[in-house]
Amino acid sequence: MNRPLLVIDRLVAGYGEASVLAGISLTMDEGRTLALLGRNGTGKTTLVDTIAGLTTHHSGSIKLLERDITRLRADRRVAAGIGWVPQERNIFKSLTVEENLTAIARSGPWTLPRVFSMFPRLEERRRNLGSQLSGGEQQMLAVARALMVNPRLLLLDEPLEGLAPIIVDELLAALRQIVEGEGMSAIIIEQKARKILPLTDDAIILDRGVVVYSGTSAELLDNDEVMAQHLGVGRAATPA
Ligand SMILES: Nc1ncnc2c1ncn2[C@@H]1O[C@H](COP(=O)(O)OP(=O)(O)OP(=O)(O)O)[C@@H](O)[C@H]1O
Repeated sequence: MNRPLLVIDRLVAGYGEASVLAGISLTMDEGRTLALLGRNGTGKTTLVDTIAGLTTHHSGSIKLLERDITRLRADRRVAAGIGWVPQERNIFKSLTVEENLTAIARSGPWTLPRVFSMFPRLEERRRNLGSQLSGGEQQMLAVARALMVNPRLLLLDEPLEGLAPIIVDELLAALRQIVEGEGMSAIIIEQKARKILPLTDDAIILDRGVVVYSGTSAELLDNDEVMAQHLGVGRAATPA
């Protein structure tokens, strides 16, 4: 399980001529999960969107399973193994839950019955339109839909954002099952570091488009100084 899944080398990217990512290098092995942390506007979404192929590439490279995907179009990156769950979810509002899931499905171990067993709520709502779902159900659908493309790497941009606490717990339990039980590799952006670090193996912190911390999630959880300096998070006794 230890071959490199994702290798990013000195990546500079942004929007048009503006660079947001100012030289990012990171390596992620298969089966690992990475928490992508940092204050607002530090480049987290830009990094995930750049891996998904949605920004302007300036220099550096991105390799997935040793294949250089730096210049591939976004749809080809999906075929190459990138599953992307954007911050705004982007579900098809006028399609049913089931249609959302089958519309972009690719063959592989993740099938409709399997995602329904992971998200029983979605099975109950399978004939409802996307527009009829609650925010939590929409987020579950966005994650389930990304699984249906049978990715090698799942990119999740603030999946817990704006959800009620009970739904956050339900989604966290499903994510734990996906990454720990099923061995899915994932990069997860999250504002609340203490919520996500117990779920992930490794963590990086971005500041102004560069990596300012990289280590295991357990080490970071124990490092009050780094948490305070780069994330504005108080000591362990204070919930993040
Ligand atoms: N579409 C865009 N066009 C131009 N600049 C953008 C665009 N999207 C983001 N930016 C800029 O890129 C920088 C990084 O934004 P990004 O969304 O990647 O940060 P973030 O760490 O994900 O923050 P947040 O937690 O607020 O989502 C910001 O300065 C932002 O203004």
